[in-house]
Amino acid sequence: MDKLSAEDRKRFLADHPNWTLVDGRDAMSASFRFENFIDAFGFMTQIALRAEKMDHHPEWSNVYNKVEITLTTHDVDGLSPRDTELAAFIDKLAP
Ligand SMILES: C[C@H](O)[C@H](O)[C@H]1CNC2=NC(N)=NC(=O)C2=N1
Repeated sequence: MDKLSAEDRKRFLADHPNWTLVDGRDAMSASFRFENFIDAFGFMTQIALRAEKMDHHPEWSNVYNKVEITLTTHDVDGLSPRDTELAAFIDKLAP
């Protein structure tokens, strides 16, 4: 697994405005807001199943209707193509 190339990360971020780079580490994060907790948790459940299949897991938190997600790849200590793959999947589920 390689780190994401400078070109690929630039393109991904331009095409996926939900995601922004995190200060101080090579990671990206996004915040999603739902009508209620059940919708937020359903979103998380779909992501959890996909993450487990990919063996690639998000850092995340949930407070009622809000879900905050940070993606990075521990194995490369930074962003990799797995992060953009999972982020693109997450965006398709997003409200
Ligand atoms: C042992 C296991 O395969 C690894 O720790 C996997 C699990 N999930 C992971 N998730 C993320 N985000 N990065 C990893 O490098 C990673 N590695």
